[in-house]
Amino acid sequence: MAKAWEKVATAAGLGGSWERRKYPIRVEDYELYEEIGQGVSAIVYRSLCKPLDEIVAVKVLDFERTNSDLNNIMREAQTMILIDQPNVMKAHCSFTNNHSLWVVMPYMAGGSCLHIMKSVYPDGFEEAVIATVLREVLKGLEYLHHHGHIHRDVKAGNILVDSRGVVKLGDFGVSACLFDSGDRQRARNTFVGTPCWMAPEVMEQLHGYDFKADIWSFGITALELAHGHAPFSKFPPMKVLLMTLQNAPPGLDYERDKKFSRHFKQMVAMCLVKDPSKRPTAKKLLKQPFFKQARSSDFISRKLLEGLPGLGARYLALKEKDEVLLSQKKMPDGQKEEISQDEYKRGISSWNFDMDDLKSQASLITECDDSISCKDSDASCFYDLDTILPERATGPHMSRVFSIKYDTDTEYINAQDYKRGTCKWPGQETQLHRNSKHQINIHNRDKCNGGPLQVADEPSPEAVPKVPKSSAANVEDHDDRSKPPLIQQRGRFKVTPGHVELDKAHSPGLQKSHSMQAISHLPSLSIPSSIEAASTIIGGSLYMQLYNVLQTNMLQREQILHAMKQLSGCDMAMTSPACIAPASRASSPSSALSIDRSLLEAAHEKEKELVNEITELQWR
Ligand SMILES: Nc1ncnc2c1ncn2[C@@H]1O[C@H](COP(=O)(O)OP(=O)(O)OP(=O)(O)O)[C@@H](O)[C@H]1O
Repeated sequence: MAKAWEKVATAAGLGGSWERRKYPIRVEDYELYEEIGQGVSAIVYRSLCKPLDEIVAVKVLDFERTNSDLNNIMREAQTMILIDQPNVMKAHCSFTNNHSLWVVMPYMAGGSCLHIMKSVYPDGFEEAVIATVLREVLKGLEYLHHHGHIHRDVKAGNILVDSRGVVKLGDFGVSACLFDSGDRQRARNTFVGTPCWMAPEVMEQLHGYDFKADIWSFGITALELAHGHAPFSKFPPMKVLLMTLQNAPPGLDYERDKKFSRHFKQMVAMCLVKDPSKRPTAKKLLKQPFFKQARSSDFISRKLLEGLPGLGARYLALKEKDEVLLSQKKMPDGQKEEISQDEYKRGISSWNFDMDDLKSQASLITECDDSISCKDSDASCFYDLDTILPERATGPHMSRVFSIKYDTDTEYINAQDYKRGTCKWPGQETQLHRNSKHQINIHNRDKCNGGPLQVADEPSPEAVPKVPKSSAANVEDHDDRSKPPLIQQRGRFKVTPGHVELDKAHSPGLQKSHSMQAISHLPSLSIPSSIEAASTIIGGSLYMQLYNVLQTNMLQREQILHAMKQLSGCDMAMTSPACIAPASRASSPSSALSIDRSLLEAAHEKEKELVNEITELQWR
């Protein structure tokens, strides 16, 4: 059995020189045993490196299954080979075999933290274990960031544990190099990662992102290890994006997460700040008091690995469980998340997000003035204003989604989650129910002052001047049915205020004071560009828009007429035939007023007719 060693020089800025074993680069030198993991484009096998008589992990990447550029994949593999830090997974070697790339790595017998949680700790790890695991991950991140790399996929599924309890950050499948130019530099403006763990700036694709994106994912991973699942993990990808962009950042809750220390909560809150520049570096985070409780790798091995079945057997058992659940379509809450994760995994390479669409949908979500955060993915949300640290309190506000109708046939919105019922928000009670196959209405009876309506063509909530509290409150004080509907039909979602009932909304009983408040919030009449969109809108919304525009016109006209009546001061002059003659019009202001008034009245009558016609059409 030949054991070869070679000296490797510094390269790619990833560290010093070191001595290492020389791993063979021929397929026949490896024997693949059982499957121990699967990713988007790769299957990982426990394997034997025959010449070295060493158990290794071989990741087989199928070129045909990846969307990535081949050169990039090869470079990633090369980067992995050059890694020289105990907490980052290195590759021993890599080589191609037909349509696949084989990456040979150290075998991590404990598997990933996600696997361990799924098998034994479905509700997450204890704090000392989390601190130990996360400290090691941070050391790995510090090394990568220091050498100009962004990992871009930090999550429990990529934190691997070996038989001695050593923790390594794995999966360089999507990592990017900050110092590169050209293609890879541009890659930083691409949409890469897994939605639940993805930083808002990565989703936004506005200004690119840097290594701070990893710090956000690190914070989400901390929550994942604490609860057994990442926040929002039960929701479909688009909703995760929407929630991440619009909601306050998730965090540990003082009430629900009583078992965790203040230091842990603070550390998570520091990572999950929407403004990347306010997130600490990995180096700074390592100094947080939370990590003082971190222990040795022996502790991890004792706590997590003792009594665990072999990785292959665990992996198989989990896979079978998933398959059975999928085939039965019986998915208890915890399992839905797993399936959802699989969707996410597949999604990394296959989703095609329309961010403009997403942002326009996001802009329709109303803000509240209270800075509070939705702490979990569950339909029932927990809030505790005391838990919000000053830094977080300045972040984006809590949002209310009114009604989201998914146009796809995808069932995995899991309306069951919503069916469960009532979600308590401070100062409001939100009724969630399902009124058709894919439509979920969220009825808000809240006291938020963010303004009940937003104009359909608003660019973003920030760009819109806020409705003064008093006027917003006035509008809120009145009957909801009189509010013009908020309608937007673009892309996948259709968003309408859930509480608008079309039949009642047609009631022409608008109060004047009402209308004057409402005018400034009226949506501009946007005619859909496509026939498909038009037909959907004509299913109710366009009528509503027309109706409201006309109603507003009528009310304004009524007020103008009233004012004119007062100005003219004499009804007599208005009935005088002389006033109608053009010659006398110029010389008599009161007669001019009377002509204008009669024209206005005629228009008023015409509008009334139109309103009746619209109502009739709507009812047909
Ligand atoms: N060296 C290793 N030892 C043991 N298990 C491993 C090793 N490398 C990966 N695995 C297991 O295989 C799974 C998939 O591997 P990996 O994450 O590298 O693939 P991927 O296609 O890049 O996945 P994704 O991008 O979806 O995270 C991991 O979640 C882990 O459970």
